[in-house]
Amino acid sequence: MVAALINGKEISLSIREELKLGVTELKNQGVIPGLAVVLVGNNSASRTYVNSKHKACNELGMYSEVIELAEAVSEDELLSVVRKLNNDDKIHGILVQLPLPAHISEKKVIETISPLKDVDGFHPINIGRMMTNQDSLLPCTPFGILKLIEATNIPISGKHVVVIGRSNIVGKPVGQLFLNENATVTYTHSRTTDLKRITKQADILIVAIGVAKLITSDYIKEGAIVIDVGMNRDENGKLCGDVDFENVKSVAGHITPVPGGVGPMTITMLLHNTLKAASQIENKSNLGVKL
Ligand SMILES: Nc1nc(=O)c2c([nH]1)NC[C@@H]1CN(c3ccc(C(=O)N[C@@H](CCC(=O)O)C(=O)O)cc3)C=[N+]21
Repeated sequence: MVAALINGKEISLSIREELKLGVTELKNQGVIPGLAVVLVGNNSASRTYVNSKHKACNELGMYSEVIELAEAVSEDELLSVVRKLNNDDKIHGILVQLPLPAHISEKKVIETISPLKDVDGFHPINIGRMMTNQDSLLPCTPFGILKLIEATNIPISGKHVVVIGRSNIVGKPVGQLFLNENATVTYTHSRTTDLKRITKQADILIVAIGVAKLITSDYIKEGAIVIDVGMNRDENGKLCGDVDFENVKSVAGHITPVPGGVGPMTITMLLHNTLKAASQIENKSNLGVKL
């Protein structure tokens, strides 16, 4: 068997076309959805991501602002920037790029963002709403993964989803999201014993570890859907995932590439969340697009 490719770039584009209609509709009602991205310090990878978010916003006709702060900015200064954005009527979504320098508490920053403008879906209120199956702003990467699997038309209900990784921004919320879709979910992580025994039972395997090409075909059940959240550089400096793509594609049923898989979907769901936040904040819930 050779796995079918789940093309995140293409799926992203078709979702963005749909979002464009929602943006137009809001504009006709006098609202321009606005996103603020806060970048602290001079990490070049972070800058690349922030630029693609900015560009994607503009392509959709949204307003977007990038606020750059020095690496040495104090926690208080950053918190006051966030509070100002909370009160800025042009801004419906706030994203503070992570990781932050060690002298700043990410927890404090996230908890200062208004839950209404929390387009990352990281605020404890939004996490709690997701856990209790209430409507909320969903974390972008998990939400994007859900959309990638929906695009295969394979039903999720009753499937065994195995997640490798337990971060607050990917592993934990993605398991919760699939539980909400009636999957049976197993979490595994760096202390899991006999990882392969568990991953081999996965109908859907979601890999978010951060180690280049760790997952080979001997971890995979024949025909499984394999979602690669990894963003690493290989020995030649080339972007690669946590999954050894060439090796796994002969066993999996469906597989996401890196680049062109989960990454573009993360940005697309950020755009989705910004549109949703704008329509909720402005009380315009009758958008033609289902959010
Ligand atoms: N508050 C916050 N929210 C985030 O959502 C967030 C963050 N902090 N910090 C960093 C991570 C990383 N992240 C990516 C988004 C898109 C791609 C992406 O589009 N990747 C392209 C390749 C890009 C390239 O060529 O370098 C792809 O996979 O095809 C990657 C990584 C969002 N993050």
